[in-house]
Formats: sequence, C-alpha cells, structure tokens
Amino acid sequence: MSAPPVLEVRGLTKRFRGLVALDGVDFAVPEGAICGLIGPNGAGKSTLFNLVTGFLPPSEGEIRFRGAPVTGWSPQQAGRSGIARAFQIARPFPGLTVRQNVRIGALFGRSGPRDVEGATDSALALLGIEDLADRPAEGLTVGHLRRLEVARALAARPLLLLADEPCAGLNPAETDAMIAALRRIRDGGVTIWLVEHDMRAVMGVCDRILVIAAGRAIAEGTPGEVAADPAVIAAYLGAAEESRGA
Ligand SMILES: Nc1ncnc2c1ncn2[C@@H]1O[C@H](COP(=O)(O)OP(=O)(O)OP(=O)(O)O)[C@@H](O)[C@H]1O
Repeated sequence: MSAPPVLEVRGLTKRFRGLVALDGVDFAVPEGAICGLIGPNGAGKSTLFNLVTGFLPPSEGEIRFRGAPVTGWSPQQAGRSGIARAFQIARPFPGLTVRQNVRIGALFGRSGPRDVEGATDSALALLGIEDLADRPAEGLTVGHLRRLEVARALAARPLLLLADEPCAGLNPAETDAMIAALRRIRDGGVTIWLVEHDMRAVMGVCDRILVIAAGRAIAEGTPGEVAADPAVIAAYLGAAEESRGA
C-alpha cells in the first residue's frame, strides 16, 4: 500500500460572515513533493494555509495529516505534529543574531528542544546563510531575511513546510538561490507546499500545483498541465499578463 499523502484537504470551506473565502477545496500533498498554491489576490491562499496550520477553524470539510483526521487542531498541535510555516513577512527578533533567531525555531520544533544546535546548524547550512550566523538579524537584505525565515521554520524539523511567498521581492539571482534551497530541503526529506506569485519560480520548482480563484479550486496538476489550462489562463495568468500591459 502506498503511503497516505502528507496532507489532504477535502471539501474545505471557510466563511467569514457572508463571505465565502474558501469553497469546498480538495487537494492532496504527496510525501516528498514540492507543491504550489497559486491564485489571484484574494483567492483564499492565506486562508487555506491558516486552516491547515490551525490558525483558523474551517466552517466545513476535513483536514488529514499523514492519514489521520486533524480538522480543527491548534497551531501548537500542528507544529508539534510536524508542520512549520515560513511567513511572507519575516519578523526576526530584534537584538538577536541570525543564529539566535534560527535557534528559536529549533527550540519549539516537532521533537521539542532536542539537538537544538544540530538543527540550527543544519537549517543555516541548507539556506546557505552560515556566514551570516553571527550578524544581527536587523539590517539584512530582503533576500537574506527570506532565507532566515525559511531557516527558522526548517529548524523545527518539520515533515511539511508551508512557505508563504518565499520569492516575493527577490531579484532573479536571489530567486534562483531560494529555489535551490527549496530543492535541498525537499531532498533532505521535507515535503513543501508554497504560495508564490513568481510564476518562473512556481513553474520551475513545483511537482504539482493547485490553482484557486475566488475560493474555488479551478485546476490541479503538473506545472505544464495548469499552465495550459484555459480556466487558469483566464483567471490568473491572463490577469497577470493584462496587469503587465501585455
Ligand atoms: N479574518 C478575515 N475576516 C474576514 N475576511 C477575511 C479574513 N481573512 C481573509 N478574508 C477574506 O477572504 C478572502 C480570501 O483572502 P486570502 O487572504 O485568503 O486571499 P489570498 O489568496 O491569500 O490573497 P493575497 O494573494 O492577496 O494574499 C478575501 O476576500 C479576504 O478579504
């Protein structure tokens, strides 16, 4: 029997008063994959990540982690079970070095404060920021701040890393460095699901992509499949082309 997906959502729905932010979304994140979650602004991407990580309870639907039902769990339960999230806006603790910030992730990780220094070193190395370890976290470039945020999440030794726009605001060289780091993380055994607006990054790194628009899943498949899907072109890629004036 094949292993269950690391994460599975079925019929996931979230209503905020009258607004349906997420409407019956199904998706499975296979173990060992890098998956993408894309969609126009306001599509429901952050809401989906907030439901999966227990920051918000769903209105309807089911969430399974490694085959077990976890719907409605708390962020602490999600973290202890092996989900870590790298936020889009990195907010390192001021007055702490890069290493000390990453170490905080290791202290509150899946297996608790065990081999904290090893997890910290390994996360710094995977993100290629060992050289910055003793620098104060404030004053880092956007590219280094993003790598610090992913390293902090990774130091928790997650089974599933949710990354919120890890390439936002990065130049092409920094984006390539982040893509290489995500591949190294996956090759180290961590499954990844990322929200990303940078199409070059998403199409280049993901094995599978879920596309949502106005709360509904409109396509799912390999990068090639979703890029060729007329519904995706109309709802998302087409809109991006228009906003660039193409
Ligand atoms: N706590 C909340 N209360 C009320 N409405 C909310 C709340 N959180 C999100 N929404 C609404 O739900 C919808 C989906 O928002 P969400 O932030 O999940 O979209 P998104 O795809 O992450 O957008 P973006 O790409 O702009 O970050 C939007 O209409 C948003 O205004």
